[in-house]
Amino acid sequence: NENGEVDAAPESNESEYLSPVTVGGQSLNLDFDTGSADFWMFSSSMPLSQSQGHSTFNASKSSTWSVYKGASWEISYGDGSSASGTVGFDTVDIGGATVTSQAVELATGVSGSFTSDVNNDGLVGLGFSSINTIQPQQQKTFFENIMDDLEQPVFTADLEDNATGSYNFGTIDPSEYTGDIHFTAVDKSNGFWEFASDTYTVGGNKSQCQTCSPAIADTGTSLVLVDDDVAAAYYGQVSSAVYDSSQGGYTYNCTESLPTFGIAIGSDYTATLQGADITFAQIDSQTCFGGIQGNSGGGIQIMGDILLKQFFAVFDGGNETFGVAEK
Ligand SMILES: CN(C)c1ccc(C(=O)NN)cc1
Repeated sequence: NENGEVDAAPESNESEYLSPVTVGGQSLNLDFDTGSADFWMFSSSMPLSQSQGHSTFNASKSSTWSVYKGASWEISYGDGSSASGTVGFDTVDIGGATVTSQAVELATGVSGSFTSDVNNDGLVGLGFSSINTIQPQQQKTFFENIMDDLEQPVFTADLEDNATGSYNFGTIDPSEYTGDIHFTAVDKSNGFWEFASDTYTVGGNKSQCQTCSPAIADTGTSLVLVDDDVAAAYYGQVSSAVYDSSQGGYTYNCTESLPTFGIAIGSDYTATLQGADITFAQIDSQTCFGGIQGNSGGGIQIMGDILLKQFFAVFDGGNETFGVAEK
């Protein structure tokens, strides 16, 4: 089999997790992203003004690279960032799991937030290839390419709070979790690991959702973005909380003890966050920015790293389910 395991190292402000990937013999630190399906890297054919500080992939130095003539890609993410460029095929090794002809996208241009995020050399899309942006023909993700060669058609994410975790391809390591894994069916029709989430809890009190947007498990998003009525209900229980449009979200006094927040993962499990695990950042001597925020009516609820790092997550491409376990 082709199993593989790599570290997932949190970036300084825990806004993302980076993992070492070898492409055509060159190693870069990439952001594994279950919320998108493009595998792209900073490349030597970018303006230096944009790649300054990043590791870049140099196709001319790879003996196994082949160009996908006439192909291109262009992607934009939920936070407004974007990237675009050219396409080829190369050998990709992630902790021993190897795909010999992975479609690899080379950036010729990226937006400012990618340039300034100097530890991030690109993304490994682990969503479904129906949202891959390569033209004229969409290409499969690393996981789709390797899935049938794995011991089990799964990958797992053990993201940690202020510590290095791991991504595992092909096995569910029992040492990485406790108790049961609570699975729910995934609807992949929008290209995401998407599932229903119809209830939530604040301070242990359960509420039925109003908007009830489906949720996605997104390792590439830092925060938990819930329907706006859910965010309002949560921060309504935090006495100093205000919606600060200059910060782009709810802030509160860092001295507050926050209530727990629970979100349904399918119909029979609620993933509960402790109040102490909900703050995302301290923005000044007294003010904190919440890790739970509204989705601005976006129509999907995004379960990002603030939640995922408190659990062991299983992405099962065989029976198309998503599961979480405590750890
Ligand atoms: C600017 N960077 C590093 C980003 C990385 C990932 C994403 C994202 O929405 N992933 N689902 C956005 C931006």
